[in-house]
Amino acid sequence: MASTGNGNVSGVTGKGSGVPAGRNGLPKISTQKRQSGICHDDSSAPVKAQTIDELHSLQRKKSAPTTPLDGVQGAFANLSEDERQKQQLQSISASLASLTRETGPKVVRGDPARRPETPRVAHAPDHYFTPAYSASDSSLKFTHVLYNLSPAELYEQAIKYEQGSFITSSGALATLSGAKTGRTPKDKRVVRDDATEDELWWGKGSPNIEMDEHTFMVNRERAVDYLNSLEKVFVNDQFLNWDPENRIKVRIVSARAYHSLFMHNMCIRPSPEELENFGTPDFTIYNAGQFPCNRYTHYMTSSTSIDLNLGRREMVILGTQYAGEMKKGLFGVMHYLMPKRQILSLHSGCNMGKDGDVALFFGLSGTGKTTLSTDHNRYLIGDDEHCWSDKGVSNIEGGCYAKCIDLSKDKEPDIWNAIKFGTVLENVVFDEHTREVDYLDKSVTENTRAAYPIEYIPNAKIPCVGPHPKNVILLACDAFGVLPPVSKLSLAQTMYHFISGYTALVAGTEEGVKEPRATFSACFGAAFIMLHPTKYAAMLATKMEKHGATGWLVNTGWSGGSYGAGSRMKLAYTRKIIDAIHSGKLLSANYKKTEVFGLEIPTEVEGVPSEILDPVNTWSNKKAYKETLLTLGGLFKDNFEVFVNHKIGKDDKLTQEIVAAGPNF
Ligand SMILES: Nc1ncnc2c1ncn2[C@@H]1O[C@H](COP(=O)(O)OP(=O)(O)OP(=O)(O)O)[C@@H](O)[C@H]1O
Ligand SMILES: O=C([O-])CC(=O)C(=O)O
Ligand SMILES: [Ca+2]
Ligand SMILES: [Mn+2]
Repeated sequence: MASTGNGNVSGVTGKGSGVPAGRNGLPKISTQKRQSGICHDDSSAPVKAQTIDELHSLQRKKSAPTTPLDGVQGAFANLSEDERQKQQLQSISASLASLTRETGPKVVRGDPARRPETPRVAHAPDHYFTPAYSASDSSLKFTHVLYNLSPAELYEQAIKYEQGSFITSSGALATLSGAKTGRTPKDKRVVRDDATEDELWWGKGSPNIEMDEHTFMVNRERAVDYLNSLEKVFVNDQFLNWDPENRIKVRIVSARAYHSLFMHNMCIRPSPEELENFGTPDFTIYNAGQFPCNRYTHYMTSSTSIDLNLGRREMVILGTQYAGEMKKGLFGVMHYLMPKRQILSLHSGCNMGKDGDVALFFGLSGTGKTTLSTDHNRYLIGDDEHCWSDKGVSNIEGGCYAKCIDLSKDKEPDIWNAIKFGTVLENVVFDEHTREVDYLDKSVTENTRAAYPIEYIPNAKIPCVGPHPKNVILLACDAFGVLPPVSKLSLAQTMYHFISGYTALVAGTEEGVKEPRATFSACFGAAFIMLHPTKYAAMLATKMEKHGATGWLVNTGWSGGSYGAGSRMKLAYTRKIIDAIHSGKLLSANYKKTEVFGLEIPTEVEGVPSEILDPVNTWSNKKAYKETLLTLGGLFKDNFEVFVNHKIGKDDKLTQEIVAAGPNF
C-alpha cells in the first residue's frame, strides 16, 4: 500500500479521501508486501524505551572506569570509586571554604539541571560532603561542581547559559569576555609579607603592586562567597610544565564554561589516571570575574582586582572576565617558583627542527611568538611560556593563544586550521546566519584571540620538551621603522636587548592601548616577572654561554618609515629570515655594523630583498631616518638608566659589557 506523498495514510488514497491515486501528478510508489501482508515503514527493531526520557537516557553511556583499581599508585591508591569521589569533593569543598565560617560548602557533582543527580539529604550521603555546623543560609544550599568537564559538555553549558556563546562555522566556540577584552596590569596586586618583602621585585618599574594579607583575605572571601552563592561552579584540576620533575598542580574554580574550556585548552590536561591521583593542588585560582571588587577596600583603585598570594598559593580574580588573566597569573607564579629551583622561566615561543635544533622566540605581546614558532617545517614545543632547566626546555602550558586579528588561511594555515571544535574564540565577529568568522572585524576589540590545545597544531612536539636552545631570537615590533629586519647579537647585546625588552606595543592586548607606541618591558614580560629583571638576565647569560646559543634581534614591525608612513614587515620576509637563522646559513653570512645601535646586519638573506636589510635604504627621507634613529636610541638609553648600577651575574665584567652594548652616540 503506497503513500502518495500527499499526507494521506497509505491505503486510504483513492478511497476514503476521494482523491484518485496518481491524479495529483505524483508518481505512484509501489511497496512490496511482506509475507504477513502487513506493511511497515521501517525494518529495524523498535527502541528499547517506553518513554522519551528513557530514550534519552539510552543516549548517554556511563563513562568507563578510567583505570583498574588494582595496581593504582599514588594519593588515592586502594580507595573505592565512591571513596575517591568523596575525597575529591572534600578537597573541592575545602578549596571553596569560607575562612571566616571555617567550613566548606556542600558540594555535589554534576549539573543541577540534571534531575537524577540533585541530592536529597537523607538519601544520597555518598555524593556530598557534610560540613561542620555553621548557622547561615549559605550552609543550607548545595554548590554543584562541574569537574573537569569535556569540551563537548562545556560547549553545551556555554551555549545554554552564557550570552554571546555560539558555534562558528568551523566548529569553534565563539565567546565574549565581557567589558574587559585585554589584561589590566594596573589592577594586579601581590601580597607583601615577610617572605615576599625580600624575595620579590618591588617599587619603580616593578609590576608587583603591593597589598597586605588582610586585604587579600577580604577579596578572597568576596570571591568565595560569590562562587558559593551560585548554583554551580566549574573546577579544573590540571598541570603546568611538561618537565615531569617540575610539574605544578593547579586548580581553577570559575563560574563560566568559557573559563573552564579556556583553561582546559591552555593548561596541561591530566590523563584519567593522573586525575584520579591528583590529590591537593599546589596552586588555586578563584575566578569570580563577573563580580566586582569593592572599591572601599584598601588598595583597590578600580572595580577590578587580580590578587596573588604566594604564601597561600592562591589567586583571586574580581571584576574581569578576560581569560588571559588566569593564563598570565599562573605564569607569574612560575616566574616565582622556577627560579627558586634554578630554572629560568621565559616569555617565549619555542620550536625545534628535524635535527633537534631548538630556537626560543622572545617578544612582547603581538611581536610574533605564536606566529613564528608555529612553523610547518618545525616541531612546535610551545608558543608563549617556557622553562629552561639543566635538562633543556619545557613548555609550561598545554595550549596556544593566538592573536586572530587579520588572520588569513594563506599566511598562517596551521593556526587557521586549529580553529575548530574545542577551540575558544574570544570576541570575534561572525555572520549571524552562516557563522563564518570575519577576522578583519575589530568591532568588539582588536585583541581577538583563539585558545586551542597544542595538539591541534599538526607538528606539535608531545611531550612539549626539547634540548638546549641553539638560537635565541628576540622579536621587536619596531613602530619607528629604524631597527633592521635582522641583526646578529653578541652575548652582551643579547642581554642588553633582553633587559630592555623593547617593542611598539600593538593595540589591544592591554586595555586602553589603541595605537602602537614604544614600550620597554624588562625580559620581554615585565608584567609577569616576580624577581628583579637582572636575576633572569643573569640566568639567561649563563645558560646561553654554557650551551653556545646565538642571539638575534628580529624586527617584525615597520619598514620604509615609521608607523603611519612605512608598513609592517612582510610576514613572508620575516619567515625567510627565521629560516636562515634555523638552517645556520645566517651565521656564516657577511655582516656590516649599523650606526647608533652598533648592530651586525647581514648583507644578504635568501628570499629577502637585500635593500630592506639596512633600514636606511627604505626611508626616502634620510634626515628623518637619522633623527628617528637617534630618538629611539635616546629612549633606549633613558630606559636603561635604572639598570646601569645593577650587577648582572657574579662579576662586573659582564655588567659593564652589557651597558656598553647599547646604542652609542
Ligand atoms: N612580519 C611579521 N612577523 C610576525 N608577525 C606578523 C608580521 N606581520 C604581521 N604579523 C602579525 O602580528 C601578529 C603577531 O602576533 P602573535 O600572536 O604571534 O604575538 P605573540 O608574540 O604571540 O603575543 P602574545 O604574547 O600576546 O601571545 C599576528 O597577528 C601576525 O599575523
Ligand atoms: O596575556 C594575554 O592576554 C596574551 C598574551 O599572551 C600576552 O599579552 O603576552
Ligand atoms: Ca601568543
Ligand atoms: Mn604572551
